[in-house]
Amino acid sequence: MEVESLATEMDTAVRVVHLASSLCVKVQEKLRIPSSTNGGGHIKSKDDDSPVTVADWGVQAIVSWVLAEVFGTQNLSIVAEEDTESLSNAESLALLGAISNAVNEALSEAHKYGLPKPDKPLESTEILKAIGRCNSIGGPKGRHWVLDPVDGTLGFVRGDQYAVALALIEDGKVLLGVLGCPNYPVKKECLSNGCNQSGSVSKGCVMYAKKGSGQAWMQPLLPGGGYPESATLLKASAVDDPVLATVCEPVERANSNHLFTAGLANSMGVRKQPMRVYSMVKYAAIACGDAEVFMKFAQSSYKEKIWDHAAGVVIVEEAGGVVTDAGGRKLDFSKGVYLEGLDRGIIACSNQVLHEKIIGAVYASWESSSL
Ligand SMILES: Nc1ncnc2c1ncn2[C@@H]1O[C@H](COP(=O)(O)O)[C@@H](OP(=O)(O)O)[C@H]1O
Ligand SMILES: [Mg+2]
Repeated sequence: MEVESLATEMDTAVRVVHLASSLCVKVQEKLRIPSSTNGGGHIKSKDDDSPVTVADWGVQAIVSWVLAEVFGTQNLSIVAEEDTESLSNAESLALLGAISNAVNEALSEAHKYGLPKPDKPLESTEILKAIGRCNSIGGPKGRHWVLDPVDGTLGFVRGDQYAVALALIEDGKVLLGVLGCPNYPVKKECLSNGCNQSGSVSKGCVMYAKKGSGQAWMQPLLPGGGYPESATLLKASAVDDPVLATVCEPVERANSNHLFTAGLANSMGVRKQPMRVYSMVKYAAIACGDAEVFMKFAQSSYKEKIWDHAAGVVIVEEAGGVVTDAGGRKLDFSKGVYLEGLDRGIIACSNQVLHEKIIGAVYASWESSSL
């Protein structure tokens, strides 16, 4: 499929994910100061008891603000995870203050990333407006930005892996994907001349890809902030022998059935222990060749959301990998907020050969499972 250039969209998305990642790094550092059990008022619980932090709202605010500055608000559709409901009551004033500080601190550096910056610090009302604007529900027609401001919030609050994920969907197809992975360990060689050696490691990267380009790219997160000059081409692993394959899956057993995936891996000859990682960083690991398989089998009552997969899927595919549901069908991003019609689970592989083996193993083992 020929995709129009989308140069401004891609450039803006990559730059704003760099800026958003820098906000997350600062907030995560603050959460490590044990001033109170809720990270000094920076963490709240959602209705489903999952955490949400200053970084979730802060990232959503700056991405929304920058997209509106660059593309205008008319016809701007953003589907994103957070809303403003729990920020609008009197008890949330301190939280809103902390979000405003984080957002304005980040935006004051926007020029270092080649992005527009506000003339003066944004008021709380403007920040709430930016967050609240991301209430689109997507759908089969038109252009929709899809944002998970902090994917893997549990990993984030635990000082572990998380991702900032931004994608652009048009007429139900994911055209662009950008993943900020501020804690991802990147081998230094990978940032300059290919990924085949082992050596020293630097922390943090942004990965991105455009559908149909056959290329996925990685940039380092610069520790002092700012936009890096260079990018490195990513290549998913060519390993197609399950004995040598690394399988990754969610850390939380509530999010994926570890027993089922262990049985599946065993039945196809996988020998290594699974790599358990929070967030869409699992897609990043496949795209850069650090792992071969990502499997997620949630409870059947759980409906996967588009922002948890869109960016990762296009990056893995353009790096040479394959992503489908457990029936071997492509994920459907055209039905709104949820991946409707998903067959049992999600399987991302670094290559077609491994993918076919896993789909075969799913068919063979499904009958005996109790999912
Ligand atoms: N019961 C459940 N089953 C499967 N996935 C769930 C879930 N509850 C939450 N999730 C999703 O799993 C994501 C985290 O992925 P992982 O488990 O791979 O780290 C969460 O993203 P957020 O952290 O952005 O809310 C959330 O969207
Ligand atoms: Mg998420």
